Amino acid sequence: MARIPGQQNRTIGTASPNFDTANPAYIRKYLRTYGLTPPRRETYEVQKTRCLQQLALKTTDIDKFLYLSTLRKNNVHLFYRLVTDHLKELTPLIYTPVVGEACQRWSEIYQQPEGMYLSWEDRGNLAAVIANWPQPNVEITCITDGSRILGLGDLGINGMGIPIGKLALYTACAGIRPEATLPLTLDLGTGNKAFREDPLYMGSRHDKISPEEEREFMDELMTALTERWPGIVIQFEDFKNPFPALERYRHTYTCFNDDIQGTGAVILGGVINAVKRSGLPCKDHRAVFLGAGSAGVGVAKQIVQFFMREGMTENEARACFYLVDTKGLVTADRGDKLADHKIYFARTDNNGQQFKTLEEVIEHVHPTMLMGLSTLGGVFTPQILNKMAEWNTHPIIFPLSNPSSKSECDFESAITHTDGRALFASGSPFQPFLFTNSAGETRTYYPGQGNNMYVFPGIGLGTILSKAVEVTDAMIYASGEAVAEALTPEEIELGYLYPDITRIRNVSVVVARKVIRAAQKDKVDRENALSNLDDAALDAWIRARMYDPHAEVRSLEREVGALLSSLGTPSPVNGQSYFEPHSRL
Ligand SMILES: NC(=O)c1ccc[n+]([C@@H]2O[C@H](COP(=O)([O-])OP(=O)(O)OC[C@H]3O[C@@H](n4cnc5c(N)ncnc54)[C@H](OP(=O)(O)O)[C@@H]3O)[C@@H](O)[C@H]2O)c1
Ligand SMILES: O=C(O)C[C@H](O)C(=O)O
Ligand SMILES: [Mg+2]
Repeated sequence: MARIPGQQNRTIGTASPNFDTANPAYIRKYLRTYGLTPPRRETYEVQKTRCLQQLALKTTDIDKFLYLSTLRKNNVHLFYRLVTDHLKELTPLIYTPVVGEACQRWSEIYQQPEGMYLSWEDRGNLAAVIANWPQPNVEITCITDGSRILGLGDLGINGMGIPIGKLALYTACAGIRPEATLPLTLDLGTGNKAFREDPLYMGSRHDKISPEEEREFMDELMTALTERWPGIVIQFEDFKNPFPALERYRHTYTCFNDDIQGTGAVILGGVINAVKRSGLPCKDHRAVFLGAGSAGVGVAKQIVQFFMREGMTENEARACFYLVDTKGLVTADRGDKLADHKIYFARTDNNGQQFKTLEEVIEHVHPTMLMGLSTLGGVFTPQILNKMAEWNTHPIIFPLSNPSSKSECDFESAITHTDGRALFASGSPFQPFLFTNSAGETRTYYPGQGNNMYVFPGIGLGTILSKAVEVTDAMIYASGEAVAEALTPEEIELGYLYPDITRIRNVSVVVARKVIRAAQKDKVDRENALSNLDDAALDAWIRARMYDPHAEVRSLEREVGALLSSLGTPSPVNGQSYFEPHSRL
């Protein structure tokens, strides 16, 4: 992966130099940060102690979020050292769920530029605005228009927290260099009247532009991005209606939609493991989905693919799915005009009967799986969970809406009301739970986190490294399968459906490898030499290209050392400096 040498080695967002107090004096001189930080060269242990102490002094989640944002801005490598070492504790603070509150309050808490904003008013000049981004070698961008931020609705440009958070995970979880990432928020107006009237709101104060205008804007954007950074991977995120853009661009640009495809893949991974654990063959499963939007349809379609690989026909597989939206069960004869993305799953076996509520649908279906992608917190009530436990030995209960307040139920409720038999995964993290079941057995239950964070970093990494010209369906499917296969025997023993989050960098290597293999099979890769590597060699090749924040000082030392010897200057020994503080290289 390209890196930006020496003095140009800037951190994400607006250009700020590398102020890492782990750098020895001669590196500081080289970077011209010498004298700008306290003199002592620090070990990571010391840096970490200070940061964790400072973090502990912050009493609210938002204060912790802001502290970590500032750390990322001022000492990017230290920030990533901390995050990679404390993924379990810090991911919820820089990503879901706290990023949800940060987006709701973005205009109030805003302190510093960290991504790029492009407005409808900039149309015709997008390339010129994009030219302002200070980093020359962007490899991946995450774009939102803020119109559906998690389950929190239209937050306009306040949605910027999402691309920043997602790209931070690309770096922490898959080792894509921070300066190779571009958080991008489109200011295309907002339907959020309260924001439009809020004096602190920092976006345009008009209503959302029309779909035709949006298409025109997006066409210009896609051209401008790929002209500046040919081969850039483009991830669409949290658009209210993302299907048209995905269809329009997926075969022309290297892009994917995380809410449709990333979510589909990650839940596929959890479902592969849950179906195994349920003891029922695929053909005996019936899935009720509350939510028939981007995520609901994306997930259901991936599971259809899994059922087909297990020997069912497409029609048999599709018949296992019952999608529910604001009007009730999605049927072909419901009387309303179904959105295009729902038609595939519209039921035709309802004999004219319509089912208006989730309760009615589950009574009709007696599902084995209950999926929540509805943004409706708490809607999987104790009564519904009790029914699921009555009908199934191991009901599959996946309340996947984010953030935590929108989760269709919490972990404690799912375990308590199924007598500990639920196979559970949620979009937002929950704590493990100690529970005694009706047989008097007490044990700790571990929740799965079915969040696309398990796949999008590896999809991005595999796509970048294989130089794929498009992200194919097989690449997406492969990422979900990789997650399912990544469980260790110990994790299986503990009842996990997803690998422990602390292993995510290893999981991302496997995801990236499988994505690369699928790209090779589909002949969309351009890094052809990778076909000659066996899996172990490919894993090693991938690992060698991952940004490791712990190795950053060493790699700067190597870089400067190489530069010095090319200039005929001896390398620094034992930290001894060969530079005058203001000397120029
Ligand atoms: N775990 C993860 O990794 C992950 C990934 C992506 C998304 N999500 C979460 O999934 C949720 C949905 O995202 P999305 O992109 O699919 O949003 P979306 O496209 O807006 O879809 C929401 C769906 O929920 C339905 N719905 C809303 N209110 C309802 C109600 N009162 N009764 C019944 N159905 C209702 C909507 O019905 P209509 O179609 O009739 O409007 C729509 O089908 C969000 O909370 C998001 O955070 C989680
Ligand atoms: O952002 C997340 O945590 C997952 C997902 O992309 C969502 O929209 O909820
Ligand atoms: Mg999303």
